[in-house]
Parts: sequence; structure tokens; C-alpha cells
Amino acid sequence: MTGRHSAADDPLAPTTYAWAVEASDLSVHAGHSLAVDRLDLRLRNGVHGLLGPNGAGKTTLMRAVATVLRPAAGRLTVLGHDVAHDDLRPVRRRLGYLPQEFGYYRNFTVREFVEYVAWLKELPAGTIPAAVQRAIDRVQLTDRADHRMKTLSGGMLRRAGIAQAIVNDPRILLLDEPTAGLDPDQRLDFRALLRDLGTDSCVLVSTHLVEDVAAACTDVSLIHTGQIVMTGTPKDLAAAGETAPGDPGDSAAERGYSALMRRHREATRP
Ligand SMILES: Nc1ncnc2c1ncn2[C@@H]1O[C@H](COP(=O)(O)OP(=O)(O)OP(=O)(O)O)[C@@H](O)[C@H]1O
Repeated sequence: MTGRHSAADDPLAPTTYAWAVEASDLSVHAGHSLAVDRLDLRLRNGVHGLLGPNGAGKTTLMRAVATVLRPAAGRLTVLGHDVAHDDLRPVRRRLGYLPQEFGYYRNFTVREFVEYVAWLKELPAGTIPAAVQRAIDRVQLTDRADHRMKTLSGGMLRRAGIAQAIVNDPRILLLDEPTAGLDPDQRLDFRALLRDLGTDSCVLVSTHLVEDVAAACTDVSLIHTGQIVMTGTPKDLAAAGETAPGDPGDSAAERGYSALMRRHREATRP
């Protein structure tokens, strides 16, 4: 794996910025829609869940933090760099990103796919084989490492996607629907991996699965029509559910999510 440098020789050392991700009054377009609308968000290390209904703006926010989309207005800094104005290459080397749908050469093996991303992230050549092996092991694809991508199941593909996202030991890890297609055992293993990753990096996970958030996230932000509705801990979500037994959901956290979204819709109804 790549070694961590000291603050003195690393311009992206955490000591040089207060927040790993800081969005202030951020607006971002997706096509012609204003999908992120004057949003404020501040994230440090930890596992941050992003929950919201279809079309809420989760993917668009992720794409902006991944420096794929430019802000239309407001300010977004990632690892202390302003994504609208600064050189983003050092940031991109320190990012890991699992998009909802990711591209790959079908004939690549899992190892070749992850190696290719390691090379794109400019990892020192000598560190690549070990970094690739560790990433593949962490997502439990060890026995498939030399199988072609086209032969993997949907859940295995997702795990290969997670492996490429973590191969550079990223400071910021963006995972868009990472548990889609994983079987129950794999979801449990993945939650443990998330908690591990969040100890020394900033992980933002978009999901529809409230239970994943409750089990693996240090905090959660609810997003609706491009704005953050609420940020709190999974316990806050469950507590909101305890006081709203009539709202839909199979657990206190799910009922809390439903209740908070309902209250937000009622409060903002014209
Ligand atoms: N390429 C596009 N062109 C036009 N509108 C788009 C485009 N991509 C997204 N949108 C719109 O932007 C809004 C936010 O979409 P986004 O994909 O960010 O939401 P999401 O929360 O990730 O949704 P989901 O949970 O369904 O993945 C939606 O209203 C969507 O219709």
C-alpha cells in the first residue's frame, strides 16, 4: 500500500484544511436540472451516510465531490482545494469513487481492472501489485482475482468496483449505492469494511438502505430536492422513529427516516 507522508511533504495533509469536504451554498446542475440547490455540508473523517429518495440529488452531489461536475454556484472544497479554481490532480489522486454505474473492459481480469485504476491514480509502480492484492482481498474477491470481469456476478462486480475505489488508500472515498446487489453476508462484511475505512478517511456513502446507515455510519445526512434536510447520528434517526410509530418502516431508523422526510415535505409544501 502507499505510505502516508508527513504533513511537511504532503500538501494535502489533514492539518492543512479544517474539513475534508466543505460545501457552502453549493448548487450543481445535472443536465438542465438544478439537482443540488444551495446545499451546505461539512465532513471530516468517518463514515457519512447520504439518504434520500430517488432524484434527491445524491449522485449529483457525489459527482461534484468527485470533481466530475463543476459547481454552478456556491463553493466546494475537497481536501482544502477549491474544485472550481484549483489544480485538481493532487485531489483526484487521493480520491476513491465508486459510481452507480462504472465502466470497465470486459476482458480485463479483476486484477488488471484494479491495477489499471492504481496506475491512473499514479501510485508508485513498485507499490501497485501489493496495493491491488490488498484491495482485492479486502472485498473478498481473492479467489476471483484472475477471472475476467465479464464472468462476474452483479454482486462480485460491485465488489470489484469497491476494490478499485480503495486501491489508492484514499483520503476521501465516495461510494454511490455500494451495497446494491450484495447478498446479506456480503453486506455485513461490507459494513465492517466501511467502519474500518472510516477510521482514517472521509467516506461518503449514498444508499437507500437505512439499515446500512444505522449499522455502519458515524452520521447521516438526509437529502431532498437537492438540499440537506437533517444531519445527525443513526441514533437520532432511530429516536425520530420512536416518536413516530405511524410512519412506514421495519425498524425505528426506517420509521425515523420516513417521519423526517414527511415533516420536511409538510413544512416546505407551498
Ligand atoms: N443527465 C441528466 N439530465 C437531466 N436531469 C438529470 C440528469 N441526471 C439527473 N438529473 C435530475 O437531477 C435530479 C437529481 O438526480 P440524482 O441522480 O442526483 O438523484 P439521486 O438522489 O442520486 O437519485 P437515485 O436515488 O434515483 O439514484 C433528478 O431530478 C434527476 O431527474
